[in-house]
Amino acid sequence: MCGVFGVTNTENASKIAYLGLFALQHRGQESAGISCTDENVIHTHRNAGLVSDVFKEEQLVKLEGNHALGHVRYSTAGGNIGANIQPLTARIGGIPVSLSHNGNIVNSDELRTHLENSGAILQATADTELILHIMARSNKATFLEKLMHSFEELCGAFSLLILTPTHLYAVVDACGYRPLSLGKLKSSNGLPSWVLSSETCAMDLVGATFIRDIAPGEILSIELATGERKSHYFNLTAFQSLKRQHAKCIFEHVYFARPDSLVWNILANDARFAMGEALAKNNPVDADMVIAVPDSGVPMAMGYAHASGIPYKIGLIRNHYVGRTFIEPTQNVRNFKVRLKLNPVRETVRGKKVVVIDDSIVRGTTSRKIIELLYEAGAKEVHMRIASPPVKYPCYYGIDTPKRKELLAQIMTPLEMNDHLKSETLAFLSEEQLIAVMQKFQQKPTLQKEEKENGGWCTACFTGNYQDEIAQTKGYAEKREVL
Ligand SMILES: O=P(O)(O)OC[C@H]1O[C@H](OP(=O)(O)OP(=O)(O)O)[C@H](O)[C@@H]1O
Ligand SMILES: NC(=O)CC[C@H](N)C(=O)O
Ligand code: SF4
Ligand SMILES: [Mg+2]
Repeated sequence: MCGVFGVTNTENASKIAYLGLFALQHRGQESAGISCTDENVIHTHRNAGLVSDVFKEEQLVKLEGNHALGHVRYSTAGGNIGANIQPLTARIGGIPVSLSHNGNIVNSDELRTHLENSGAILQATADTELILHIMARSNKATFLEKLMHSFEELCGAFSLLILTPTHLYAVVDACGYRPLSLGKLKSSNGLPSWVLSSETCAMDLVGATFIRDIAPGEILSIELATGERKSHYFNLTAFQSLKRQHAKCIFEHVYFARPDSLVWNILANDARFAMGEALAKNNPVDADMVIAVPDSGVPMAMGYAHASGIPYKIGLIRNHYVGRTFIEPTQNVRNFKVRLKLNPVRETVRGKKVVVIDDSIVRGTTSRKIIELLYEAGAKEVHMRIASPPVKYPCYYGIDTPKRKELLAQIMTPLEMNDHLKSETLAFLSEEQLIAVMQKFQQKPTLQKEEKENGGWCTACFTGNYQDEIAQTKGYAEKREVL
């Protein structure tokens, strides 16, 4: 679930991009990179590690130019190797290009085979490089046409930023799985200075104002010399003939986005609070206190406490020097990190009936460990309440739950999960309840044709209903592995 950030027409563009990526660090902790353009050259620096490790003053001053884009990576394809670190750079039709990608291309295996069989030399193992190759092979005349043309070959999730010496392009696939927002910075030379970011929290940090989201199927082109922007749209008739719907990732609101971000114009913090309220109304429990699994469970626990009238207490403390455990690439690291990261407050929970709120159970690593820790700390009863439905199916659109058999809800019923986790009781928000919460935030009085199903939200990791046949087929193949 990477983070992308871009900025045009500003002095110190590399430093603004650095700050933007810093605010998006929660979306990817494996590697970071920035490209800047000045005249005809694109300068790039990228490496493995956190933004603050990869970039020091020394690297940032070398990234000359008033226009920049950047990337923080959480690998969903091809693993954590150097060649996959973004932004990726290439020359297409003689034009230097830098590309940052958030999402996951579902038909990457087929595209890779086809490209390799026809002589392409691929350097990376991730999906993103394929986009550059497809564009390079397009017989269309202009860069924009090549970009538009590549849409026809790509299936899956791609929110892209593409920098050339003359333009910055912002692209969102026709289902609109991943967020990408446009904002504006104050500029000193009379021309507009645009900001594009996976989340608006990065705009807050650099002092930009949020303007709007890039729409599903939109290519926004910004001319660097003038700041002029134009919107172009993917052929919607072709999209509709595929019977696809808009499919904004509901998990962005459940877990991924920072609570202070407006995601599709809904504040993630408000959505999470409302999920917690709905959870309390639908799954009440007799308890002395509500506690959150920090960080992402906090707004939901506050909503649960508000709706239930049970006091909210801080019963688990998070060590902030440990990153997100769910997006760590290996299970050993994930297990150890939960212990390193979360510590119960003995004096608060001892002898008490506690209801613990988390946003999701994926592999069950976090819940199992914290229930054990809370009982060790003297809690009398530990009830788990989860503010989303059981995650039963893998995501092929940019979250790394690659194998169905790794998902706890896939191999166990909620009752079996309760036994396995050793909680007193366990309950989830249902898919209908989650959708109902999100619908309340939709501002439009009537939904568009493409939003009729589920209000335009993707919920495939809860239901197994993927938008495209390729993902559906992958899902069936993995089902055979589970059975
Ligand atoms: O069932 P699991 O496989 O353990 O995954 C689910 C947990 O992972 C996430 O937290 P994470 O620690 O990644 O990040 P957070 O600190 O932002 O909540 C999520 O919020 C759950 O707590
Ligand atoms: N999490 C993401 O958005 C990852 C982007 C791309 N699929 C990669 O693995 O590099
Ligand atoms: S499958 Fe789940 S995580 Fe993946 S895009 Fe859909 S809602 Fe988001
Ligand atoms: Mg968590």
